Amino acid sequence: MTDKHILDQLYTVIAARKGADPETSYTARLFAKGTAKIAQKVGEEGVETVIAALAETPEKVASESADLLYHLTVLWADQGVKPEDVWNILAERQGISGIAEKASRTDK
Ligand SMILES: N=c1c2ncn([C@@H]3O[C@H](COP(=O)(O)OP(=O)(O)OP(=O)(O)O)[C@@H](O)[C@H]3O)c2ncn1[C@@H]1O[C@H](COP(=O)(O)O)[C@@H](O)[C@H]1O
Repeated sequence: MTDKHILDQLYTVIAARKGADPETSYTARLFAKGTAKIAQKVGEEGVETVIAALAETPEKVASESADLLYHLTVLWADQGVKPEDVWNILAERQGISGIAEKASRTDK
């Protein structure tokens, strides 16, 4: 048993699929299609999650969320973003209200 978060484990599997056979790996197929296709899939799965929330069931929201997180993780690997880069940003934000953070932005 590992204590790594499942998204960290998924990232390791996804990153190892770079250059793998697109015939046998869906992830390798996405990498072969390129950034635009991967980004498009993230958008599609995001929209499907929204539709599930507005018109379907909590179970469907969970299932679409899993699709979204998988495709987002492929996009991170494509862009050279590591899960800990995202975890670190979330950790830095802990305890800071979103309203206070927005008010402190200089690029408003
Ligand atoms: N978590 C996932 C996962 N979630 C969703 N999907 C795939 O994502 C696809 C989304 O469905 P769609 O109908 O949108 O796909 P599609 O019709 O092929 O879409 P288009 O490319 O035609 O737009 C399906 O083929 C799902 O099987 C996933 N594929 C892989 N994983 C993980 O990635 C690992 C490696 O997978 P492979 O690279 O396939 O070995 C697996 O062991 C899993 O842990």
